[in-house]
Amino acid sequence: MDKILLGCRGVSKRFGETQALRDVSVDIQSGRIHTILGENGSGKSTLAKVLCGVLPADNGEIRVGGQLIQGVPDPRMMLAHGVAIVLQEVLVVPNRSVLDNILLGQDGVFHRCMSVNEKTELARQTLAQLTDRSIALDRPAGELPLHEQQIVVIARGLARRPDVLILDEATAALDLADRGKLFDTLKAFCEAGSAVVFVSHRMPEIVELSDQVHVMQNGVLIAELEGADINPATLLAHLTQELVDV
Ligand SMILES: Nc1ncnc2c1ncn2[C@@H]1O[C@H](COP(=O)(O)OP(=O)(O)OP(=O)(O)O)[C@@H](O)[C@H]1O
Repeated sequence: MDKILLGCRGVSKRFGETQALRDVSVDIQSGRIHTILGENGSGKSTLAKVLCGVLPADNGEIRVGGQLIQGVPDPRMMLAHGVAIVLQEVLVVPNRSVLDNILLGQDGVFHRCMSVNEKTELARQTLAQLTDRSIALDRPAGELPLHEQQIVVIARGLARRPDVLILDEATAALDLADRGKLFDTLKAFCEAGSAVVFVSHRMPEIVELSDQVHVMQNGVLIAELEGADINPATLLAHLTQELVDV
């Protein structure tokens, strides 16, 4: 079995009256693309955000590489443990350059040791993995069209060289060519031993990409599918099944 890079056990999260997650346990394994599938409001984003420390869980535990995270995880702590997220919202700092936006938050020990040239090369190479477009590193990110801004925020996640990259509906603005290039990059990223958690609604890309699909309904993880079960008919059947015993 592949190594478990990130996992949660018995995670619950409530927003007021809404139980967004109920007793959810998942394992994210090296070399795999994990997809979280579910209808609107089923808890996909909440799970993604709990896994990377953007949201604290009410109960349960988070483990990285088998090690229990003590206390309340936050994004900086989880990044130090090799877990990065790209959120649904396209968050660039508009008046800062593309280069600065890609390197944003990279003040860890490893990146402090990099020269300006090395950082520029890292940003250039990461962008080239994601698009054939020519995006000038010195241009203010706010001047870019939305799909290029989205590429920049995905590049920021990849440039952090995480062990686990979480993409929460982060591809909506991409065109077909950039989407294809991203998927090739994610596959190569996993083949090198990392893992991806991919939150998406789009059935064709889920079927194309996933090594394992985790199906959410009303905050509950109702199914985990692999191999030949990752096909549109089976996924749809799980997606629409009525929940009993909840
Ligand atoms: N910050 C918040 N405050 C209050 N309720 C929230 C908050 N975040 C999520 N929720 C609620 O928790 C439930 C799960 O939301 P979540 O965003 O995780 O679902 P989702 O499956 O990602 O949905 P979508 O596909 O629409 O993004 C929903 O009912 C949502 O309204």
